[in-house]
Amino acid sequence: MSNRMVLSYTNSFALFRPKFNGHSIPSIYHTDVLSLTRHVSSATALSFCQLQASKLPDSPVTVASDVRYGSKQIISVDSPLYDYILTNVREPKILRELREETATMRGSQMQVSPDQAQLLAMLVQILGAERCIEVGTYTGYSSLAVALVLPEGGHLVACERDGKVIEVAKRYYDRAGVSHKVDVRHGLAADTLKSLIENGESCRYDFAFVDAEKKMYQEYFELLLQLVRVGGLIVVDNVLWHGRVSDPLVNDSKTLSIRNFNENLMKDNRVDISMVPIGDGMTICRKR
Ligand SMILES: C[S@@+](CC[C@H](N)C(=O)[O-])C[C@H]1O[C@@H](n2cnc3c(N)ncnc32)[C@H](O)[C@@H]1O
Repeated sequence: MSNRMVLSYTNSFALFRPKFNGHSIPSIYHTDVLSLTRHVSSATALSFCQLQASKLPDSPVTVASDVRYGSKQIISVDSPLYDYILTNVREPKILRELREETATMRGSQMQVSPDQAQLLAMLVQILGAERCIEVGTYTGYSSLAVALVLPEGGHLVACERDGKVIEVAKRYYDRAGVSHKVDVRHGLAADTLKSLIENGESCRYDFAFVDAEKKMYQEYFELLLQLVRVGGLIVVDNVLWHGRVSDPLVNDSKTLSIRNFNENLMKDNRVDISMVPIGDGMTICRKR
């Protein structure tokens, strides 16, 4: 396994159950709602706090604290449970080999997890997709998962700016016998997407997966919305951003970009959406 970070629900409770080197900090030091609002003066902070869920002690279950959700319990994924999930993924041998080779490389935490790749492949199959786009390919794990389930005449445009990682991806496309389905575009993804639009390929794609520069998410999304047909999917990775999106004290530029992207998506009537807490969070968008 690579060390790709998988969102653990418990992370998002750090405001109220902070830990230092794995040890709980005494409650006297916990940030409470009042001191939090002194630090974060916007109304946003309060709404974050009102919706802060809590974790039941010694339980893999998290409960929404907003009573209007009726004490709804959801599963909290810890390491043993995640290991269990991974043992229940059907990962093709060629994908396992690529994952294991990538695990030795710099940036290996960037590749999607096997459970995410399996979901991407299943979405492509359910959709009967033939033409796909990937924004951010790295060594090819997610694109190979998609290419493997595309029909023989299927086509996947894989956008990647790093020539070195493309070499690894191409080697695995060859080994898997899917090179004829994958059109690797070396360069900035936004430029590639614009060139596809200029070449008259609008509305000609069934499925897109976004997993590159976080600050560019809104731009990728706007371009992909032109390229994907009505009823097609745009799946966006890292939408929970290691839990930082729900922490009002975290306001670095990447977190803000993703938080804004998620907010915009909620209001966007051009798509149906479903935010799925798998891996680091993926939102599935269906073009209306
Ligand atoms: C998170 S990784 C992709 C992981 C891949 N989907 C997988 O599952 O193996 C992001 C990749 O996007 C590439 N990238 C970042 N910004 C880019 C850009 N503006 N244009 C093209 N590729 C970009 C990076 O070089 C990196 O390889």
